[in-house]
Amino acid sequence: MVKIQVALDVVEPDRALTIAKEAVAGGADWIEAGTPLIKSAGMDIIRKLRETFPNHTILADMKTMDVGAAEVEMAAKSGANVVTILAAADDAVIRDALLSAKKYGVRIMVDLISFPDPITRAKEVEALGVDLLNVHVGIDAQMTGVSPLEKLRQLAAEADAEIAVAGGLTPETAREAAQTGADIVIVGSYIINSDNVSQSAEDIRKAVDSNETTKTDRKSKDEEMIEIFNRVSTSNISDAMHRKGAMQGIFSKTPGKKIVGKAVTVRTFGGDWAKPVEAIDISGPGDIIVIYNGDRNIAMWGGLATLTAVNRKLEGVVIDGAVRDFDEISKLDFPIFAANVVPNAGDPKGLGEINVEIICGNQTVNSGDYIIGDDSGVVVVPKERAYEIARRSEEVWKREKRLFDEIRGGKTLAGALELLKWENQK
Ligand SMILES: O=C([C@H](O)CO)[C@H](O)[C@H](O)COP(=O)(O)O
Repeated sequence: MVKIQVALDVVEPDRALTIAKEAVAGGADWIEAGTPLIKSAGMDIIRKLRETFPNHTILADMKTMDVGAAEVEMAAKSGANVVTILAAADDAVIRDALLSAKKYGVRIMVDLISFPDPITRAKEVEALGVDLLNVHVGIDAQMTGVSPLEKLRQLAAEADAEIAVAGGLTPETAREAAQTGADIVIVGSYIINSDNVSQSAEDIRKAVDSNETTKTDRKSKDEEMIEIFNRVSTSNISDAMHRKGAMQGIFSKTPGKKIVGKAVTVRTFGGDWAKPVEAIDISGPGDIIVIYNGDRNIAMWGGLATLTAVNRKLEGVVIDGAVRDFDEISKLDFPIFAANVVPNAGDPKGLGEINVEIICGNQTVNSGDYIIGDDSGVVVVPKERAYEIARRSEEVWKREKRLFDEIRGGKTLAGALELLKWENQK
């Protein structure tokens, strides 16, 4: 039977233990002390896991690069059954780690993460005596859309060792991994960032044990991004961008309406509304017109422009400038984000450009960048990094859902985050 390993990639030991109990209740077989957890809590967390789960396989995700024997010894003596060594480590490290593993009765799993030619390396480490390999796409690389499944397919056809697989697995990809030949399916985020850990572990269990064939009609990256951006908030996205991307001084003038789409940019000046309304005619569903107008006290968008935008099924408009006609606009179902509302309009002079780089709310916006607006404000996500930011913001969203749950369960925010422990000591 394929084993399910829950990867405890959290930094708070108490949370790790709670998650581990819930995941085991949902069907996880192996428990991984994740690398961030080991860095935060040291070998003590392995001791605690061993004490709490005397009969489970505990894997210490040491990701050892050097002094293999010593690191294996300390993990083994703390209660681990399996210790990970990086495939990038020198053969001497792996050989010595294997000797130590024999001495202390544990197994070595070689992690092929980021190795340029994992199949060749897998054969080399097998020849050294390794019998447990991990085809692994790390968390940061996953965010750019890399999956471990293709490499797993190749390795399963060539290796004799037991094969583990890790890299953002969900029930669908975990099932595919099991059917492709994985012996151990490692799942972190899907289980540990869930607001129902047991249920999520059970979902993985059922998927891995099922005989159903895997559906291959995957969503395009674009569809996946739009779906994620619709699910998360602008605050989650800004967190994922390390507090960058938020427009300054531009807010929803139609509260409760969220927008997600691609920018059609317009630069114009002092109330000139010719280019903005011309931009409506070259835009369509899913587009958001993003305008820099240079004057926040002369309206360059009003009721007539809004009705035209509604007719062309635009997603919304974001204006570094002013809007008017809210008596009419409030009757139309159209999201407007702007800096100001005034009654006086400018003129259609025709100055400016469409689809050039602009600055809007102090943020650079290029045509095709992703724009997300909600009641907290507007963020711009550069198109080149949009997929990665979408995936990272989903992780932020999941973590917050989990925190909400813990606070509902009686914890305080400071307690849930162990704030005192993690205050900056500098
Ligand atoms: O090993 C892991 C990663 O490098 C962080 O330590 C994860 O445990 C592994 O990737 C599984 O987690 P998900 O990819 O989030 O499923």
